[in-house]
Amino acid sequence: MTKHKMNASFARVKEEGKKIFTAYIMAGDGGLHKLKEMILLLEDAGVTVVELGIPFSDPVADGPVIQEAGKRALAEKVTLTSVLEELASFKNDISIPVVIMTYANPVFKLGAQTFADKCAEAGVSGVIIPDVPMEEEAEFKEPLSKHEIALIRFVTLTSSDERIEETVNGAEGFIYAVTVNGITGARTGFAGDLSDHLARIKTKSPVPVLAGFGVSSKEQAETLGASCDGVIVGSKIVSLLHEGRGHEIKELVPGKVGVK
Ligand SMILES: O=P(O)(O)OC[C@@H](O)[C@@H](O)c1c[nH]c2ccccc12
Repeated sequence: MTKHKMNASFARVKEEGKKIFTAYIMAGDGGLHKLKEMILLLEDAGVTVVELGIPFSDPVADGPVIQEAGKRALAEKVTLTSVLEELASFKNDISIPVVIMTYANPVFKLGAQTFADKCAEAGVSGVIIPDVPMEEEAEFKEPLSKHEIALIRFVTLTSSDERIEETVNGAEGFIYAVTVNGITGARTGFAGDLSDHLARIKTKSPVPVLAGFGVSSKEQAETLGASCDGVIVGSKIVSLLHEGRGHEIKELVPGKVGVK
């Protein structure tokens, strides 16, 4: 398990001449008993990594689609602990690496050490905590490092070159390159210089660079993926699953680079 499992998946994708495709889902949307089935569906669709969101009452970076999914999951009484325990119960039945995405508050409540231990028991490869800046990551990172679980860092459009260097230096798992200024959710277009920005991060980063926020089609995934190592798709996947259209997810995943 651990981050090595995720790194092995990244290496495989590269060997196959493809780009990394990370799918975000909200744990417990539709009930926690659906989680295994949802993850297996993503695995079958050709997704490389699952980013598993934990519902939270005050999701400051989430757009409307993910906020609604979070409300549905909270109504099912889903918590960080119940998600990690559910994941632990079927970890041997899934082969796709899982990254947990949670705000800092639920981790504080549980305690950073207990959180890391439970992630390890659940076979988690990485953790994303969007409201913890790099300067404050140490107390989360240390217990996770002991279990060889990656703590993922963000680069934003407004990051200076100096900031990018600091961020990629010692980065683990992958770099989450945010493609827009704002919250999550589908967008129709991106800034004209986004490809240059992604390519610049990629030349500096020792780990794969994945572009996320506003990616909702295979074409966008291909275009952005051409300048980095792949993409992260959230709101579109959450909507398809909620509408019972999970079988369409595979249509979002690009095939071999250059082959349509
Ligand atoms: O939904 P989008 O626009 O496809 O973006 C991915 C995003 O949803 C997912 O990675 C995510 C969900 N909540 C977050 C909070 C912060 C950063 C990232 C996220």
